[in-house]
Amino acid sequence: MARLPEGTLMQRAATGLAAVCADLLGRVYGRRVVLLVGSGDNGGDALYAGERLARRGAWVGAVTAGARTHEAGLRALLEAGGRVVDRSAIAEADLIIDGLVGIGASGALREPYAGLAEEANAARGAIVAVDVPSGVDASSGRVAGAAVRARVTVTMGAYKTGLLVDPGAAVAGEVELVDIGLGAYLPDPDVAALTANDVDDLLPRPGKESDKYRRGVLGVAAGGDVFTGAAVLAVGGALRGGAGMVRYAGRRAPADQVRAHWPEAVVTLLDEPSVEHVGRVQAWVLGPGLGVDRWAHELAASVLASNVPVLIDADGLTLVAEDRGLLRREAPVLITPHAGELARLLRADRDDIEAARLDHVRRAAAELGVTVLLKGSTTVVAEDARPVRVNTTGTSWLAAGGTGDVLSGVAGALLAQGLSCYDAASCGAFLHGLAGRLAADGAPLAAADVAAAVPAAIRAVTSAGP
Ligand SMILES: NC(=O)C1=CN([C@@H]2O[C@H](COP(=O)(O)OP(=O)(O)OC[C@H]3O[C@@H](n4cnc5c(N)ncnc54)[C@H](OP(=O)(O)O)[C@@H]3O)[C@@H](O)[C@H]2O)[C@@H](O)CC1
Ligand SMILES: Nc1ncnc2c1ncn2[C@@H]1O[C@H](COP(=O)(O)OP(=O)(O)O)[C@@H](O)[C@H]1O
Ligand SMILES: [K+]
Repeated sequence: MARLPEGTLMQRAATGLAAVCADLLGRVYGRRVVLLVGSGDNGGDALYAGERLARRGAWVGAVTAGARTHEAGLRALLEAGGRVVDRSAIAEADLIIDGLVGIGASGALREPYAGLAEEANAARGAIVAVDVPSGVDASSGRVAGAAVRARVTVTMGAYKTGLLVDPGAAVAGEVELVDIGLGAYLPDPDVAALTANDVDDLLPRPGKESDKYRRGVLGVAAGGDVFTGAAVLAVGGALRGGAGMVRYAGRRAPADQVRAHWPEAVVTLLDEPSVEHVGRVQAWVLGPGLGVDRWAHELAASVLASNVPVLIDADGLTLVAEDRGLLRREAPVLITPHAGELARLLRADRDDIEAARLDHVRRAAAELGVTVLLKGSTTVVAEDARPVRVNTTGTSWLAAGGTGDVLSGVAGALLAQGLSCYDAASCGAFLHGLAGRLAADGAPLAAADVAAAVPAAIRAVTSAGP
């Protein structure tokens, strides 16, 4: 890497940081800005940003937390008219800049850092975090104790994983990236996020030569006597997700419901738990509402004996957790568990999975040899030897019964249209999350609304433009 004059990166970081703070303040002159300054370069960034705000007429006070303080940064702040203050200033601040720790932190925040983080959270001023909110592990999103809850996080050079994955993402607020000129020197990321343009590029679209079979036929083996709705929702997601045709195969009660809701679907009533005579499909969705009795187990075995990709969800995952041998097949498998289902599959603890979603989704992909989409407040997709894809769309209104069934239909339809498990899962999650936002629009949604909004989500990524 060509050498830059010492401190150049920090000066660029501070300039970007000060600009975001000035925007947030509206007027800088006369406003009270408090800097929380740790012992490393994260504190240095905060001090130099404080210098810039002081030169524009802000009252800037630095609360120093460590045994050391970035010397040149402190000198610059003092020369610009800033001062060192005690922690009582936090409560009165219009804006608090969190420069306690950044990527150099290890473990839970120690005192006095932890207490300062809590005081900042309780104060009325907006918090801008430098690089990552202090208390969030930048590489994983883990929060092991107290953490700053930021209005905005100004991150330097590259998005840190911890800003994309909960619980870190939940306390990062809006994330603003400052380009400090590292560009090509950044290492290959081990996480990635699809943009609307990426999804637009990946989505299959019918051409002149297309017919319903060539576009991709999805088989759906879902629903039972108890959960008939899961079959209806999965088929609905599949139809809206662009399958050329959907073949539903199942028992009487769900089959009747699917027929009634979706005249477009081709329904095969199964007398026996076998899909041998259902007709050709390019992919299967297996599991939503299927039940876990012997009949369901045999049907799962029959679907998994096919030579096309299979998406396994819900009861299908319970069956596989009890009989992992079902996963031994040549054709690709995509599983779509929530944390509880993954806990059963990995024989792990649900809370541990929630606390470290990335570690567990990677572990599941490696251990089970399948593509894994882990659902929840942050949806992540893992496949061996690929970066984990973190989904950036979605809304907490999606935490409603049946929305997962719709997701399996949408992602299944993308599989049937020829996308790989990795792309089908991540594009499916993106569109499902966007459809959830469009359907909710700030108010409760029902799962069927999400399926209905998928075409609008596809139109939105198409018109997002490069
Ligand atoms: N890299 C780059 O190119 C650029 C980097 N830049 C900036 O530098 C930041 C990284 O700076 P950094 O490496 O100095 O580490 P940093 O995050 O300030 O913290 C380390 C200090 O914190 C302490 N400490 C650690 N854990 C702790 C805990 N749990 N609880 C309490 N204290 C704890 C520990 O103190 P010690 O234990 O040694 O006393 C250590 O000295 C980066 O995030 C970005 O903002 C930009 O300027 C642009 C270019
Ligand atoms: N807090 C949340 N924020 C955003 N999305 C969520 C949240 N909770 C759940 N979801 C999403 O809602 C869907 C729920 O799926 P699932 O748990 O399978 O429910 P169900 O089995 O009732 O369909 C998933 O797509 C998941 O990612
Ligand atoms: K910080």
